[in-house]
Amino acid sequence: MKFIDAIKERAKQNKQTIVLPESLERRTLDAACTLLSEELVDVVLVGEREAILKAGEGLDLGKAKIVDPATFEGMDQYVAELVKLREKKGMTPESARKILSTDPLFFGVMMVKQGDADGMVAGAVNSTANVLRPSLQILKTAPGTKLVSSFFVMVVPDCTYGSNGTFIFSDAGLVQNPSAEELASIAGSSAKSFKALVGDEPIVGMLSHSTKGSATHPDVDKVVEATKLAQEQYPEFKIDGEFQLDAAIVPSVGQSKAPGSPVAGNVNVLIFPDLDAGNIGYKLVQRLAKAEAYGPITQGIAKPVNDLSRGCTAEDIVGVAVITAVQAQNMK
Ligand SMILES: CC(C)(COP(=O)(O)OP(=O)(O)OC[C@H]1O[C@@H](n2cnc3c(N)ncnc32)[C@H](O)[C@@H]1OP(=O)(O)O)[C@@H](O)C(=O)NCCC(=O)NCCS
Ligand SMILES: CC(=O)OP(=O)(O)O
Repeated sequence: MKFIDAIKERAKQNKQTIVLPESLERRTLDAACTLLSEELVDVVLVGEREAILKAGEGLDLGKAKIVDPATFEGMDQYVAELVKLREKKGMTPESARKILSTDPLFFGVMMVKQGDADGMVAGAVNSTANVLRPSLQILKTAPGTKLVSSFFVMVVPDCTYGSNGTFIFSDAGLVQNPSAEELASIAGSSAKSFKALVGDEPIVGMLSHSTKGSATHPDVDKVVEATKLAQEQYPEFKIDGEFQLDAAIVPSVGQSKAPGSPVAGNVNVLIFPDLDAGNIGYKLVQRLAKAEAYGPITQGIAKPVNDLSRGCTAEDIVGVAVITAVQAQNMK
C-alpha cells in the first residue's frame, strides 16, 4: 500500500480533530472537504462563518465545525491560559485577547493546547516561522525532548532506494544552523518518526560533502562529531556517516566509498547538515523527481502542529492533516 494510503487508513481507525486555521484559503477548504467526505478526520475551521462559506463556495463544508474567535464562548479561558503561559515574557490580558482575536494561528494552537483540537495544520499562506513560533511558545517540547525539529516524508516514484522510494529528509524546515549536538538529536528524533510513520526499520545517514574523510573542513568535522554523538545516544538505531548523498543511498557507491559500513547505500533517513541543504534538497527532489513531499512535520513538540509549504496543493494538505492525526493518536 502507498505510504499516504496506509496513513489514511490509520487516521480513519481513531478519528482525530484537526484545526485548519487558514480557513479563507481555497486549497485549505478543498482539503477540508476531502478530509470530511472521506471521513479521515474531523475538521475545525477558524473565522467568521459567512466569510468561510463564501471562500468555500461550491464545496460541501457542512460537517466542518466553524469557530469564530469573535463569538467564542471559551475566549476568557484561552486568554487566562495564554497569560499564565507567557506573562514572564510580557503577555498581558489585553495583548493575549488581541492576539487570540486577530491571529488564527495563535487561536488554533490554543485550541490544541486546551484539548479542543488534537492537532493543527497551517502554512499554505503563512511562513514557517509564523506557523511554528506560536506552537513553540504555547505547546513547548514533549517530555524528554529539548529540541523541536522537522522533517519531510518524501515518496519518490519509480525509486528502489530508501524504503522502496520512501524517505525522511531532516531537518528541512526548522532548525537553521544545528550544532553537532542538535544534529545528533535530529537524527534520533527522525529515526523514531520514521519507525512511527513508515513502519520499516530506520537506517540513518548523516550527510556531508565528504564520505568517511574524503574531504576536510570544519563543516565535515561537525557531521563527524554529530555521527559519533548520535551513535552513542541512540544505540538502538543504525546510524552512520559522514556520507555524501550517493554513498548514503546507492548500494554500489556506498560499498566503494564507505566499505564495511552497514548503513552506507541503504539509508532511508537522510540527516542534512543544515537547513539550507535540507530545504533545497527536499524541493529539488519534489520538483525534479516529482516526489510527494509531506511536511514540514514537527517532532519533539508536546502536541502535533505541522506546517506546509506555501507551494502546497490541496492533496498535500490532506496528507499532512492525516499524518498529524496519526501523530496525535500516537501521543495519547
Ligand atoms: C521556528 C523559529 C521561528 C523559532 O525562532 P525563534 O527566534 O527561536 O523564536 P522565538 O525566539 O520566538 O522562540 C519561541 C520559543 O520557542 C523556543 N524554541 C525556538 N526554537 C526551538 C526549537 N527548535 N526547539 C525547542 N524550542 C525552541 C524558544 O526557546 C522560545 O521559547 P520561550 O519563548 O518560551 O523562551 C526559527 O527557528 C525559524 O525561523 N526557523 C526557520 C523557519 C524557516 O524559515 N524555514 C524555511 C522554510 S520551511
Ligand atoms: C517548507 C517550506 O519551504 O515552506 P515555504 O515554501 O512556505 O517557505
